[in-house]
Formats: sequence, structure tokens, C-alpha cells
Amino acid sequence: MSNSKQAVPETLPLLRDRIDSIDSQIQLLINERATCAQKVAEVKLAEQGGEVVVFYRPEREAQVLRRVMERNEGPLGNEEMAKIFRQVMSSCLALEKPMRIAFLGPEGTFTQQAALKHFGKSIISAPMAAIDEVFREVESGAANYGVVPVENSTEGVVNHTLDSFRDSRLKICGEVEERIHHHLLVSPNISSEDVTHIYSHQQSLAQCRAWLDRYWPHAERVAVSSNAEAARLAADAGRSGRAIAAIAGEVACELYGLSKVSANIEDRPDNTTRFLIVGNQDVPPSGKDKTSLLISAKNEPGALYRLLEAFERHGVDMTRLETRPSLMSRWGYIFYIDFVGHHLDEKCCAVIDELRERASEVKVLGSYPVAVL
Ligand SMILES: C=C(O[C@@H]1C=C(C(=O)O)C=C[C@H]1O)C(=O)O
Repeated sequence: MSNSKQAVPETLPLLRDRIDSIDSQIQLLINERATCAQKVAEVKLAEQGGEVVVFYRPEREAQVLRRVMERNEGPLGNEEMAKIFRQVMSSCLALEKPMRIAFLGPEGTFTQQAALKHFGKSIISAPMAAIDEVFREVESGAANYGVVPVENSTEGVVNHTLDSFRDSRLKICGEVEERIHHHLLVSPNISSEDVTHIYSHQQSLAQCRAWLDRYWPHAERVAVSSNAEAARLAADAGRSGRAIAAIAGEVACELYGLSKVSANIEDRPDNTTRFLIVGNQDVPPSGKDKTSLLISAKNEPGALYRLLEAFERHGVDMTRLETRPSLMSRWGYIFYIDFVGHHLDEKCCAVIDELRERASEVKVLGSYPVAVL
């Protein structure tokens, strides 16, 4: 059969040659980008003018990732492509200045997963035992940024995190949302049929209850201090031939070298946790931002109404309202309010000015880019 097109046959060796040649071009370009980032660091240092140099720029990184997604034509999906660029930027930033990130540990927690999602893998991990320790580590300057959970779509608000903002001067520099997927994990040398005990954090056991009732009705469920600890125990048990399974996430699975027996076993597939990035900087507008406020209101009739009315009148979209005891006076309250926009945007500014007239204290906890990934 004759073929008018002079197409090069798509044989395996030819395709692999083409991939090799593309790879070497990509590699050159990535290093060219890294050299630019190094120069950016030099400029930042030269321009510091006595100020602390800020190497990590969340608003710029959010803009880069948004642009990657906007111009993406496939076949790789937008998120997949953004994840690749996320890691490229992480490597470039590490070349400018390695970032030490404190997070709610131990190694392998969902908070660590969130930290890696937000900053990429080229960070120095600093797992902390408690949320207030994450705050302290950043306040003391021992870590550059911290990552803490703030709310879960099934379990609600994380009070410890909100309360930590009361006495802290740290700013919110970013947010990250993570779909919480649980997996049933065993040591690779263990046959899943032999499993007699399943270890996990109490919340994870609860989030997988229906699945466990259905598929593992006879296994004993054991609550331990964290999912990561459950994974560590399952790996340990495997070494002495004991068949213990763990319910934990992806990072713990990799960290402890476990095998997945079943993936995504959570009863509610939309189970999501939102995390905050805390640091010492005011983040400039990225074009698509959110702001978090802490407000102490006078305990008088209509106090909350007068606060909320300002948002309505200026057309500012409030996305969250939480109430916590103020601890300063009995039955005094602190409100945590999130809204769409940056505190430097004109109408957001107007709302904040009015709130200041109506409340005893208004603290801008930070304006930060809406999570991209
Ligand atoms: C290169 C810069 O520094 C860092 C690295 C970035 C990157 O690799 O694109 C972006 C923002 C900063 O976190 C910059 O500020 O532009």
C-alpha cells in the first residue's frame, strides 16, 4: 500500500530517541530557570536595605502556578502539570535559600503531606509534637514557616489552631486543601489475609467505619496516637512476622515502606482538610486572595449583626465565621472571619476600617493566595 505522507515510523527505538532528546532540552531549560532564581536571590540580597530578606514569595508562586494551568493544552491535565512546576519552583527556591518548615508531626502525617503539597519536596522537614510548638518554632525563627490544620469538612474547626492566633504575631501566608484519603496498609512480607488487628488514629478509624464493618468485621480496631504512628507500628510488626495493618495516608505509606491492601477506603470521598501556612511576612496581592480576621466584639445586643452588616453593604464575600471564647472576660467572644479579597483591596479596606470602629479589637491575621493545588 502506498502512503503519500513521508511520516517517520513510530517505532519504539525512535520514540525513545525523541524522548531522550526532549529530556536533555528540558534539563537545560530547568537549569537555566534555576540560574535565574539564583540571580533573583542575589538581587533580593542587594536590595534588602536593612530589612530581613524574603526569599519565599507565595503570591508570585501562586501566579506562576495559575498561569501554568491556564495555558496548559494537555495531554497532561492542569493539576498534573502544576504539580511538576510546583516541584521545579521548590528546587529553585531551595537553591536560593533552603526552607525549614515546621508542621504538626510526626513524620508521615497529613499535615506533612499538606506541607509537601504547598512547598514541594525540597524543604527541610521539622515535625513538631503539637500545634502550639509549630507556632513557637516559627516565632523563634528556628523554622521559616509552619503548617497547621485549621478545619476538616467532616470534623469541623481545629480549635487549637484558632486559639494559637490569639497570642501570636504570626501571619497567615497561605492555605492548602488536602483531600484526606485513607489506605489500608501492611508490611510487604505480610499476607493481608492474616491481618488480625488494624491500627490507626481514632478519627481515621471513625472516618472508615462503614468500610471496616463491611470488609473487616472481625479484625480488632486499635486506636493509636496518629496515623503515622500506626504505620510505624505496622512496619515494626511486619519485621517480626506479625500481621498488623494500619490505616494511614500516602506519605506514611511511603515513609514506612508499606504496601497498599486497599486504597481510598474513607466512607466520605469528599473528606477534606484545610491547612494554613504561618510565617512572619505580609503577602502582597496575588490577584485571587483571601483574608482572615480575628475580631473581639463588645458583648452587647446586635454586636455580631453590626460586624456582618459591613460585609453585606460593601459586597465582600464572607466564607467562614467561627466563634471562640475570648478568655479575657466570661462570655466574651472572639470571631474568626475569612473573606474573599486582599486587605489592601479598596472595598476590603473599607470593611476593615468600619469593623475597627465597631469592635474592641480587629487583627488582620493575613491576606494570602487562594489555594491553587
Ligand atoms: C524566583 C523567586 O523566588 C522564589 C522562587 C520562585 C520560582 O522559582 O519561580 C518564585 C517565588 C519565590 O518563592 C522570585 O521571587 O521570583
